[in-house]
Amino acid sequence: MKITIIGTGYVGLVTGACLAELGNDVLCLDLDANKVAILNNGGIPIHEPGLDVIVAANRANGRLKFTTDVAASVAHGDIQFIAVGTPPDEDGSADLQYVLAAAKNIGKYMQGFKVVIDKSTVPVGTAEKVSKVIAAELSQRNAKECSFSVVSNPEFLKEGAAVEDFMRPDRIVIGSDNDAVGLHAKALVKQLYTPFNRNRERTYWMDVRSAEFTKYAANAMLATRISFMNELANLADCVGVDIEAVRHGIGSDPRIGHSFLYAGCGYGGSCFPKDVQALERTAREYDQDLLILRAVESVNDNQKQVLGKKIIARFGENLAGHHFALWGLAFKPNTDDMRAASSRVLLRELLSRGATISVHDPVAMDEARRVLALDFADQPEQLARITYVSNPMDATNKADALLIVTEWKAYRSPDFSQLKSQLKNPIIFDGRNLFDPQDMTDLGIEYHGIGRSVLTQAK
Ligand SMILES: NC(=O)c1ccc[n+]([C@@H]2O[C@H](COP(=O)([O-])OP(=O)(O)OC[C@H]3O[C@@H](n4cnc5c(N)ncnc54)[C@H](O)[C@@H]3O)[C@@H](O)[C@H]2O)c1
Ligand SMILES: O=c1ccn([C@@H]2O[C@H](COP(=O)(O)OP(=O)(O)O[C@H]3O[C@H](CO)[C@@H](O)[C@H](O)[C@H]3O)[C@@H](O)[C@H]2O)c(=O)[nH]1
Repeated sequence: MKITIIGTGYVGLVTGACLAELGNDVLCLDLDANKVAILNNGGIPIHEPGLDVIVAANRANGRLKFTTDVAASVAHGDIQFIAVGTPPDEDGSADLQYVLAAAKNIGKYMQGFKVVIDKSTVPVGTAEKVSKVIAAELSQRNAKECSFSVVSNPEFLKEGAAVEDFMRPDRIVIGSDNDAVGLHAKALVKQLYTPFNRNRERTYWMDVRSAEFTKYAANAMLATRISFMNELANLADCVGVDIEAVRHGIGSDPRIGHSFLYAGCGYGGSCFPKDVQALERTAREYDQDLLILRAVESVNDNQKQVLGKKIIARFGENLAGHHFALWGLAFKPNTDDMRAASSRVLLRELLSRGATISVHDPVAMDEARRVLALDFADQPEQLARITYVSNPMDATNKADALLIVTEWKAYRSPDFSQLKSQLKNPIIFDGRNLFDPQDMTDLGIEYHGIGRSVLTQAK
């Protein structure tokens, strides 16, 4: 099938590459000329495991192309995927300017029939707005021969596992209308997703508004589980309970399950923080107050400060003269994405108190340099107290403590004797509970995890 993908970020590029891999003829549009140039020169603008291989293969076989030419991109695909960003507006609602600009371009240039698929995460009612924008453009052109249908097909991939998630989805949610053009669109979308349904049916058909809502419901549920566990972890620290034992104890109940129960130093990324906010904002428009989600958000804001609070409790309010090693900058492993990363909150706290910090991340260092330069644009003196090191062990040299923010695999089995000899004090603040507190105590390392202090205070 001929497919256009509008927006070549994490979702658009993965969608385009995976659909090309399945034999479709895909043209990806982005207005960011730099991104398109990187892609056309054989590069990949983001770090996503496995993506480079399928992009290269499908560029080579001619099924995957990249352009900044809007008219050509609209002409190309019978199916037009909208996969542009929906960042939070100032009031927390999803900013639809990029989605509506994409819709406007479709209306301006389309001929014949198009299926427009909203893959971006968008609030209930957005498909209707997209339809109105396209219809207005068509009516301005008096293009009576054109017709279209807007379908909602939210994306559930996780960064760091995006290709795998796209190729083997838990579910494909599709919201479509049942009028004549809607049914035509449905048939094309069904055909597009047929290869994903070979072993079992993964597609859930529903009305457009329910599909839009399902995306927010999924992220809100997952964020709720994390904040719930983080709140319990903080209580566990007070009452002498090991949150990891509790996680195993409750996760074994199939009604609860083991996934997404890890306490830590808060959730980040481009989705949970903004989608929880946007759903709360939708509720407010209808005079509803989502009490649970408000709490989820504020628990998470607090959780991003937990490591900083533990460090201050240990070393004092004034951290001038203290040096720390920080492992992990990205908001989670296997990505270079720094959006809403907990590391940014911790760095702000420690640098504002005078500390110096050596930081390491296996892939997010370039992105961190870019993002932190913006975060600390008004405090160049604080920014200058960050040192980037290419080997994690080098960061620990003469540091007062090691701080772990992202659970990269490469951090799971360090040489503890080298670590102890390099650190000024053998202390670890572990925001992702990578190590066993008892093992740390046996090694003579002072260990501060999240919700695990019973096991270290006992000694
Ligand atoms: N990142 C994820 O893991 C993920 C997962 C599921 C859903 N989503 C949702 O998918 C959407 C996209 O997220 P992302 O992380 O891929 O965003 P992103 O910021 O990585 O990429 C968006 C791209 O769209 C381009 N763009 C903006 N306006 C355009 C236009 N009018 N025409 C062409 N290109 C345009 C931008 O230049 C950018 O390259 C968001 O709504 C997000 O919430 C993201
Ligand atoms: O038990 C857990 C699981 C995750 N996290 C944190 O939660 C954040 C988000 O993690 P994850 O969900 O793995 O990454 P995302 O790539 O943001 O994916 C989420 O957001 C996407 C965008 O909407 C959705 O498509 C995915 O289904 C949804 O998992 C990260 O900071 C993790 O460290 C925890 O603290 N504890």
